[in-house]
Amino acid sequence: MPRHSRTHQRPNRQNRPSRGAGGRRSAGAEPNHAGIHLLRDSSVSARMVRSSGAGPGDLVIELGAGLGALTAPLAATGARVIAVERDPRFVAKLERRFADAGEVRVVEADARSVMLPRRPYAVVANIPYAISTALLRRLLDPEATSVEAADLLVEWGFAKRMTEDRPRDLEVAWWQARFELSIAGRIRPGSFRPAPSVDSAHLVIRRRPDVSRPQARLARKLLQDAYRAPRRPVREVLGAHVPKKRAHRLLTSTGIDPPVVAGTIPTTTWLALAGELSADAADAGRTAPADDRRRPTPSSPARTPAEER
Ligand SMILES: C[S@@+](CC[C@H](N)C(=O)[O-])C[C@H]1O[C@@H](n2cnc3c(N)ncnc32)[C@H](O)[C@@H]1O
Repeated sequence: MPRHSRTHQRPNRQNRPSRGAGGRRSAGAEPNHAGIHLLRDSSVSARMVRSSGAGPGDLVIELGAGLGALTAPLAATGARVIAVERDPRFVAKLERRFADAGEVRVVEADARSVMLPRRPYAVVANIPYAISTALLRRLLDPEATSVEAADLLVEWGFAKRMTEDRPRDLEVAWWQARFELSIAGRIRPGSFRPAPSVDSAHLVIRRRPDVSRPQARLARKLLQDAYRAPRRPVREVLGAHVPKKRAHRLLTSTGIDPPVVAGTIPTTTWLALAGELSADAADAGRTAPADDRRRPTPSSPARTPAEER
């Protein structure tokens, strides 16, 4: 595979540089359309790389590599690094800088559309703030995403929104159901050149190791219901999926007052409830006679917990 691959993309409305969201304009400077804020504080890059735990054999994608402030310490870990950058001038410099670094591949592409690996990988990046949501959507939305972890520099306010116990958006709750999102540190504008007008955060994202696909799917259903009707009592939301008695028992054993409204329940609690429901479903599958498990018949239909009432 060639080490430096240039994937030229014609600018269109979608991948044309957009104005940085939420104060990505540098203090006292022209609008910074490409969100270029190069890391100048090597202790920040060192912390991010250390936090990522990258090492030999790992695959790390860097989105928006700039001049290589993160690429270099990442390459030093022995991990295989794919440095994605859209600006051809930066790409040329990256190619020169890492010409002899066998483990670094520079890809000229838009981070929003570049092909992502199928094998498990991590992302370590100081991303352009204007596309933070688009990038997280790409990385975390698909049920079968291969991303295992990410260490990102993002706008402080954005990081706070991503780490709320009860995020305001359903899609963030869905990301939180399968990934743990936390803030590892606050970074002052002076760590970048040019300096942005707001503080940044080191956002740490880790796949939750013990969430099965069925549990994640159930969590998504519960979250969808809860976000659709946040004022509905939680017992009713759960009651749509399990018999009322079971819903009541589940809620009280989880320490939730059944009449409390759905909008007040943190994502991790929905996840725990989904874990109980998927365990119920697995038990029902185990206890069903072998024939019933294989092929439901009109006289003995296979039942999900939601139907047992
Ligand atoms: C905040 S700077 C970070 C640069 C470098 N990683 C660092 O920390 O010094 C963001 C970088 O992303 C690049 N960039 C902006 N939009 C991009 C996009 N859609 N796809 C890929 N790179 C992009 C910019 O050219 C810039 O180099």
